[in-house]
Amino acid sequence: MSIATTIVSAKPASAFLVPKRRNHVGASPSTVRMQASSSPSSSSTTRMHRLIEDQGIVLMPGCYDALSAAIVQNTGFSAGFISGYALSASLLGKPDFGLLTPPEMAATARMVCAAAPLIPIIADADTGGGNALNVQRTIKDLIASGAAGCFLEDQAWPKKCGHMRGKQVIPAEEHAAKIASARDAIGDSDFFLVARTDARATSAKTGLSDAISRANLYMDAGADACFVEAPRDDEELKEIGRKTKGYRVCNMIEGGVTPLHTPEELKSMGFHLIVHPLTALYASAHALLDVLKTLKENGTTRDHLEKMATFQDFNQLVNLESWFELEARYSRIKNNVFPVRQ
Ligand SMILES: C[C@@](O)(CC(=O)O)C(=O)O
Ligand SMILES: [Mg+2]
Repeated sequence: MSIATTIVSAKPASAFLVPKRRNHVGASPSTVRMQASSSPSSSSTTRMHRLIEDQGIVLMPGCYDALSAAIVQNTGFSAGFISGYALSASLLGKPDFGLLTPPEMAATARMVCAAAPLIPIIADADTGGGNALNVQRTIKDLIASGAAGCFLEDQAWPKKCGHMRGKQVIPAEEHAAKIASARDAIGDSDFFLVARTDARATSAKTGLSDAISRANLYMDAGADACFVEAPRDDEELKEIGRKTKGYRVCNMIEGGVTPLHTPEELKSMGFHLIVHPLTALYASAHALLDVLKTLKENGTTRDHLEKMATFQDFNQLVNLESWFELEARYSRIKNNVFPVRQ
């Protein structure tokens, strides 16, 4: 019996019916979920749906704080991703090993979304912080932070980066229930739910087909897109593109197990959302190591200023002039409108 058959017969008929939600761009309601083996729906229910429909393929760099998010936005990307791996590194100085908590992600999401208000930001919800009930709190906190969506994965606790060894997954039915719970928590909010499966890594022989079945089950449970983590080669990428439903996410990690491709190459294999979660983190770490080594060796950076942003460039990045303008405005108001009474 397939996973899908098991779950359908084990639950009341309505258990995995996906709730309808309001279309954020029009009055008429539309269903969110894609239909079995169909091409993705054209209903523009969230910012992320509209972006994918407009662009065909969306490239999302990872960020991990307000500054890196502002740089993603200012560079011209149309969406960003808060990477759990990168946040664990920048906030805790630790690997992506289940150490980061959902409230830490939600607090970061609030600052990231405020720093990059012009683009939708997807947050990494990891495993959702526990069971189907914990998932609801995690999703609601992310919605309140301003995030435009999240990834929710089926790893067993403690989770690890999808490209590390030693991963395990929870039963498919359990994660499908977590996806259904996330869908309920989303309600009418403008929030895009990506269901991720790490099952590919569990067996060289059956891992891929299990991952594909899981991805489709999670789509039926209410996800907007699926994400089969860590395919090994182009054949696997193409098979995922052919056999999974709805919008598909592909993860490009420099040094990871999946070959790196351009968005156009991945589009031709059937993907819609491309995440580059660690590019900014690895580039920053590399630059810091380089310049601090130079400072340590020379005691000064005066002959190596090309390794850094200039004072002027950096001030522009954080929009310093606008703060001088505000300061001047309120000084004027203070002096003219609120004179000290005699
Ligand atoms: C995308 C990712 O989850 C890394 C991974 O597990 O592949 C992240 O946290 O950036
Ligand atoms: Mg992650």
